[in-house]
Amino acid sequence: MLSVEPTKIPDAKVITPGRLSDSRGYFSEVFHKQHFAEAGIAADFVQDNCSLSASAGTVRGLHFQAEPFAQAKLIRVVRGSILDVVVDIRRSSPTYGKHVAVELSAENGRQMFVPIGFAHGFCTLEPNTEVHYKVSSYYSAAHDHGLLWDDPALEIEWPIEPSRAVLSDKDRHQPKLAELPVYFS
Ligand SMILES: Cc1cn([C@H]2C[C@H](O)[C@@H](COP(=O)(O)OP(=O)(O)O[C@H]3O[C@@H](C)C(=O)[C@@H](O)[C@H]3O)O2)c(=O)[nH]c1=O
Repeated sequence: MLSVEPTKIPDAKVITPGRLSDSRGYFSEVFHKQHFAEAGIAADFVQDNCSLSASAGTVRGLHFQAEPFAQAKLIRVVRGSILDVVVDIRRSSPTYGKHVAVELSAENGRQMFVPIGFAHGFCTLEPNTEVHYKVSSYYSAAHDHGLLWDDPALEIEWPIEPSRAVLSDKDRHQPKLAELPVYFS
């Protein structure tokens, strides 16, 4: 059993797999290729990633890989919680530059499907938050790109003041939307 919540950007989807509870706890099929495909999430995932962020207020992103290594992603949280954000960077999309922001947590079991053509990032809401995700193309450092997380043009309401965010050096210096070359037409 799988529930799919619509978002204001139709290709970006929030999925919640069902949980079967008993006296021990619960069991959940967190990925089922056929059921996810039936729910409109058809991607051939080839790599699973895991990141641990020690502090609340850690921001990773906004990231994407260019073709031919462009990635769809399926994001979930196994410990703690995040505000997960996807930004449409498909230049001819009616929702170009728009975003969807959703709280994902170990407790709520929600997953974000990030389609190809979107930049993705998150802010951790708790210490020691562990994020697991599947990607549909292998990592390629040469094709790895970013978009500035707090670019005002994106109008993202991050749950942290910019000066207090824990960031990589790379993410402090990403280009703004207006400076981004066309990676996805
Ligand atoms: C993403 C990635 C990184 N790495 C390496 C590169 C670097 O040495 C180290 C840390 O990489 P980063 O700083 O890019 O890690 P991080 O900032 O966690 O990057 C991730 O952010 C989230 C928001 C995403 O959407 C992911 O696709 C990915 O871009 O891990 C891999 O070996 N394989 C991978 O697939």
